[in-house]
Amino acid sequence: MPEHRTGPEVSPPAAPAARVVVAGALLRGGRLLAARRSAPAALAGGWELPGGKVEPDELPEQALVRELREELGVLVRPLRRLPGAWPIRAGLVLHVWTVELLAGEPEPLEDHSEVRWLEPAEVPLLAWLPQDVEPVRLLLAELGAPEHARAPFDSVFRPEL
Ligand SMILES: Nc1nc2c([nH]c(=O)n2[C@H]2C[C@H](O)[C@@H](COP(=O)(O)OP(=O)(O)OP(=O)(O)O)O2)c(=O)[nH]1
Repeated sequence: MPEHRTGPEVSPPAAPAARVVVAGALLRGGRLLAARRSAPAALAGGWELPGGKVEPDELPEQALVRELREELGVLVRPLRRLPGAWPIRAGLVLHVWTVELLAGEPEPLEDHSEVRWLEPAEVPLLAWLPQDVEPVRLLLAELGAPEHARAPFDSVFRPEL
């Protein structure tokens, strides 16, 4: 029997850490703020939680505050990250935070054509970006929405390939 010797453990090369997109869930009076993308063209029309990519020199909380100021003209305070991370595409992953609205009224200043405060029952009716469906369903659960409002959404935006 040939002797099997185990050498030093060789780990596969670590995949580079995915860049994080932080998105903010603004909740007010039992309603959730949704934003409709206007850019890039392939995502235009899809609904999402406002946010954007964390820059290399930023904490996620700082990125959230910056993105929501730039995109909606509001001042927010990040509260809590939802459990989970949702791959967007290679090298990009979505994290979602609940955020408190401190000042301003959200308006679509950049990258969005519309923003809407949604009652729980309205949430599944929008064409959400596919990666948003699961975190948005978690948010609905937090809002105390009935189970039928949290069934898998049938209206998911299909990005152009
Ligand atoms: N902001 C945001 N982006 C999302 C969500 N869900 C989702 O799949 N995405 C995707 C869309 C984009 O491909 C990517 C975020 O890019 P972005 O264009 O918002 O980022 P950014 O503001 O930092 O823009 P840039 O630096 O690329 O110009 O993540 C979401 O809920 N919010």
